[in-house]
Formats: sequence, structure tokens, C-alpha cells
Amino acid sequence: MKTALTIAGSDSSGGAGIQADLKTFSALGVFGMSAITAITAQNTCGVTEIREMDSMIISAQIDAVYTDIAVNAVKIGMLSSSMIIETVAESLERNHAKNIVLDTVMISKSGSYLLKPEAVDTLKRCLIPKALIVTPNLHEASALVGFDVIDMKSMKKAALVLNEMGAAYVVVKGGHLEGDACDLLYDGKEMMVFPNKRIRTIHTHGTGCTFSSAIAAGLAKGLEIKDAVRVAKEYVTIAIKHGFSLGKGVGPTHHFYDLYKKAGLI
Ligand SMILES: Nc1ncnc2c1ncn2[C@@H]1O[C@H](COP(=O)(O)OP(=O)(O)OP(=O)(O)O)[C@@H](O)[C@H]1O
Ligand SMILES: Cc1ncc(COP(=O)(O)O)c(N)n1
Repeated sequence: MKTALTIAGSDSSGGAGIQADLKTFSALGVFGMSAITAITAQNTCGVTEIREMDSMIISAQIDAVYTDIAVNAVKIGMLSSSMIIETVAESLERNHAKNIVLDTVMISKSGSYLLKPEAVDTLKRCLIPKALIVTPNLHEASALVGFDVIDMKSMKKAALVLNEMGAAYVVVKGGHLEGDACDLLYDGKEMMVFPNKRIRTIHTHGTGCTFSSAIAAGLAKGLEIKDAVRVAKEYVTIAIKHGFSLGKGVGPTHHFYDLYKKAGLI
């Protein structure tokens, strides 16, 4: 059985964070494990409370997994603070973690800070150089590189900068582009565009979590990075297409195993 670990925040409404990650791992046939960095009280309308976990319990969760179980890939999501970033970076280093997928979560769709703005520099210094692949959206890419990332031209420029910062592979996600939802993958040599028509829906809670977890699941199963990103793009597209209304606000993506089996992703 292949395994993947998610190090991320908990979303009480189950649409994003740890919950979305574990659902994605399961749907793609990978055994999911978790280390919780923060607990959010949130629903389809927004985030009402955040509690950060302390360093001891975060590093203890990561050590407990790595000292006992072979981890084939690890996905990192919400980190909240500089202290948590440093704790996670040290824990991954200590455990010789491989196949690190870093989703540079900063602000929820509903507008709450999931990473304190002053922690962006720590993320750049401590975790981007350790990542096999980073997956910023347009806003996150802009915050990391220091210029506006708004179209394919600036996405390409940002991918070069993020690769220079130390991420071996970079996917700049185009979920927030005007028009089609095209993502860009840069492997240090070539730029590859993963085109996609925009699906007209408001139910996109957790799309970024779903996408990065699907990449981690692909890596855990031994796929080449390009193939892991291609499968993850197909997965998230189906997950958004079948996204649904839940509660009063932005509904979640869909993780039914049967859908992905039918699409040949498993
Ligand atoms: N409406 C849409 N139609 C098709 N694909 C989409 C749509 N919205 C997002 N995507 C795709 O979903 C994936 C996640 O991208 P997105 O830019 O939404 O991430 P994100 O902003 O980090 O998500 P989150 O806000 O959940 O953290 C990307 O592959 C993106 O192209
Ligand atoms: C715990 C947690 N992690 C990540 C997200 C980002 O997802 P979204 O941008 O869709 O709100 C979230 N809302 N909550």
C-alpha cells in the first residue's frame, strides 16, 4: 500500500484542509495520514476561529508517522505562522522526507488569513528550497515573487523566480485567471501549459487542497512529476465539475471513488 502524509489545517466543514486531502488520497487509492498544524472553525460561508497547534505536538505527529511508516509523499497545506513553518521544516529534515508537495496556502476563498503575512519570508527561506514541487495560486505567487502575477506571461516569470528560490518544480495555478483555468508547470528547463476550460460554478471550496493532494498521491504511486500533475489536473477538474451545494455558501469539490475509476485515474 502506498502512503501519503498531509501536514495541514483542519476544516470543520470538510471541504478543504486535512479533510479534503484525506478524501483525495482515498479516492486515488493511497493510504492517507495526517499531522494537524491548526484547527479552523469554518463552514461554506467562512472561517470563524483559528487555533494553532504548538510546536511539540506538530513535530511529535510528524515523527510518529516517519519513525514507524514509510511515507511515499507528503503534502503541506495551511501553516499559519513562522514558528509552525520552522517546526515543519525541521521535522521534515530530521526524517529525510522525500516527494514534498508544498501548497503555499495564504488566504481562504472566504478571505481569512491562513498564513500570517509576516510569515511569507519564512516560507521562502525554510520550505520552498525543500519542496520537490510548489503549487501557488496567482495571489500566492505574487506575494512570493514580489510582482503581480495576473496572466500567462507573469505566471512564466514567477515560475522562473520560484525555481531559483529552490523549488525543483513549480506549478502556478490559473484557477483565478480571467477566462480559462490554465495551469503552468516549470521543471527548471521547460514550461508546460495544462489548459482547461473554466467550469462555471461557485462551488470551489478546497480546489487547491484537492489539486496538491492529488499530485502527492500520484508521486506516492511512483508517477513522474509531469504525469502526477496531469492526473491531478484531471482529478480536480472532475472534482469541480461534480462540486455541489452544501450549506449556505461556497460548496466543496467531490471525491467519489467511482467517478475517478470511470475516468481511468485509478
Ligand atoms: N472554475 C474552475 N474551472 C476549472 N478549473 C478550475 C476552476 N477553479 C480552479 N480550477 C483549477 O483548480 C486547481 C486549483 O486552482 P486554484 O487557483 O483554485 O487554487 P487555490 O486558489 O489555491 O485554491 P484554494 O482557494 O482552494 O486554496 C487548478 O488546477 C485550477 O486550474
Ligand atoms: C484548513 C484550510 N486549509 C486550506 C484552505 C484553503 O481552501 P479555500 O481557499 O478553498 O478556502 C482552507 N479554507 N482551510
